Amino acid sequence: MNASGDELAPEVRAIVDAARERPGGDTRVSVDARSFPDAVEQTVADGRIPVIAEVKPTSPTTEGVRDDDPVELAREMVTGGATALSVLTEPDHFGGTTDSLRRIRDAVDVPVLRKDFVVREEQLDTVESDLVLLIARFVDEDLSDLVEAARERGFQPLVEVHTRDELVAALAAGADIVGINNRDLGRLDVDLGTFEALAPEVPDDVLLVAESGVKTTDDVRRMREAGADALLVGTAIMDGDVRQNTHTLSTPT
Ligand SMILES: O=P(O)(O)OC[C@@H](O)[C@@H](O)c1c[nH]c2ccccc12
Repeated sequence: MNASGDELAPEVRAIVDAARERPGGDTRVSVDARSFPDAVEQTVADGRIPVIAEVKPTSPTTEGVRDDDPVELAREMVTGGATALSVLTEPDHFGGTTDSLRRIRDAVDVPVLRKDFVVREEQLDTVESDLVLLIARFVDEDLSDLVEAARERGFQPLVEVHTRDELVAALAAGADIVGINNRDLGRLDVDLGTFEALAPEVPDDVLLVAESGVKTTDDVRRMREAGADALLVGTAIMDGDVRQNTHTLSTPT
């Protein structure tokens, strides 16, 4: 499923073009991954809601840059009850670095998702992580091949979709962790109805993550009722006290 491109917001077009130019790693990585499904199960057993808290210094839809130490933010998120962390490694538009991912993964014991625009196999080799994001709309290679290439290296691929066609492609590619992104990358607006519309089409044995636009405990409840096994939250956690924000969103009300 290749990016057709024209319907993308200009900011997103620029991000994907830059991603295509980015080199891969020289040597193939081999990851000893921390299990995300186990972490989710443990959180639920503890009576809490699985939240993947995202370390996102900035983004095309955020004002300003948060320049606190990413490792400190990550630790606070884990103390606040994050089941896993998502770390942006995209350098040009999200203020991410592979180095902060490495340092964060060394500093915490929860699974860490590498959030980037990986479009080719060699780009999997730039840094180790427990989960790696593959955005169905953007991969240059066949999605099944990239899912397979990620698994061969030990990663748990999280395949992100936004439409029914992408969801069908993700399931056909054998994805067992699927993220439904509520943000439309064409227009950059967010609609939690996207998750509600697509979630019923996802088989029960797939771990389902609701991504983007979750701001309040009401939003959390809404996504859980629609079938989210976990929530991926960036902006609403990065804005203010990250420990408190993570705690609030992961505590059932
Ligand atoms: O800040 P939000 O609305 O809570 O969203 C987090 C996350 O879903 C979002 O950052 C995201 C979803 N898919 C992506 C792909 C690349 C970069 C970022 C993203």
